[in-house]
Amino acid sequence: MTMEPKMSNATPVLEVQGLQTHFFTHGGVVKAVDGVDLKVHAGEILGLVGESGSGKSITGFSVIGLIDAPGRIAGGSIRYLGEELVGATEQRLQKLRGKEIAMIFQDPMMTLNPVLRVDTQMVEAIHAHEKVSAKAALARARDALAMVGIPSPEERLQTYPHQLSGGMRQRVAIAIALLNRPKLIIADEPTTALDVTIQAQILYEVQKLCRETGTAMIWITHDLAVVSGLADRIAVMYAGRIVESGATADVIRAPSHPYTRGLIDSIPTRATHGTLLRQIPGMTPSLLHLPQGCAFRPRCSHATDTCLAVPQPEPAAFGKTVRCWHQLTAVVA
Ligand SMILES: Nc1ncnc2c1ncn2[C@@H]1O[C@H](COP(=O)(O)OP(=O)(O)OP(=O)(O)O)[C@@H](O)[C@H]1O
Repeated sequence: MTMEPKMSNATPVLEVQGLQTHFFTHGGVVKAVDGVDLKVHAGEILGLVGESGSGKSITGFSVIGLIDAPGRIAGGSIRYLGEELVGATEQRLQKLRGKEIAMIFQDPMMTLNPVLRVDTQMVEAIHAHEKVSAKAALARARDALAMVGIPSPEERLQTYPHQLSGGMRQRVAIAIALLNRPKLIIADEPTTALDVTIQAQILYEVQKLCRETGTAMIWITHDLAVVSGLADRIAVMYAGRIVESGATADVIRAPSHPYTRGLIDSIPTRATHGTLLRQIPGMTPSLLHLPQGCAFRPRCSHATDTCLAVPQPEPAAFGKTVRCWHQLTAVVA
């Protein structure tokens, strides 16, 4: 049975509007995030997709207030359950981080301490935000491990990270993110380093978990195939901007932006097995030397002189939002 997320008109867990995160370097201003809009509701998974360097991680770090000099949020708004986080005090952000908003990284060792047993670190993670008895904290740790599909959680609690496989370590890191029952999880390529079977199992557990607990999630990845089976909605990012966003099925079946179409055409399928995959020609541009107008213009076979002006986000087919002067209408075969 497929469980659909409960969409509602309630206040989104996260609403990002016109976010600009810039790095003021000696070489010039790097506009890593340049006018990003995102919305995630309770129980919903948003896939944030794009090639390396498109600004996905910086978007995630901006939300949890972890942008260091020479970077800073130069404009826009980040509302968490209606509360403005741009300009919030470090004290407030610290309180939210790990408790209400959790982050999961590609390398689980960013979360795990190699010299502490799993039970010790899980209990510490709870005690950092809440005064509960050690017994209650351990019970919660055990439940969190079970929730992400870890067999024999009682035994796993007594191990050190190096005694676990890569997949198990990542599951433990995800369980730690869940410990304080966050309302929002930002997952930055957490399954990229794992083999496809383990990746599929973790994606299944994560999806189930968001549905059951009402946790909102942003899943950051360069792999459109991963989020096509996981996310409710997809936002495609290119050179610091969201170029297309909408319901997953609509973005995958009827991409309106030539960049999204290019990403879809480069996903291997049964039909393309044994043949050379179509790759998007050219390279992602340097954010210090962006082309005039649409940043995708030099790589786009549909580009015309019109594209010398920056396209704004416009309503598109199937309720999507797209930044393109020449929106596509063809459905993917
Ligand atoms: N400390 C920094 N100083 C200057 N520029 C930076 C800094 N950190 C990030 N950037 C810029 O921000 C851009 C976006 O980085 P980001 O990590 O968000 O990309 P990404 O889409 O997550 O890619 P990846 O998948 O490779 O992590 C980078 O291409 C880089 O130009």
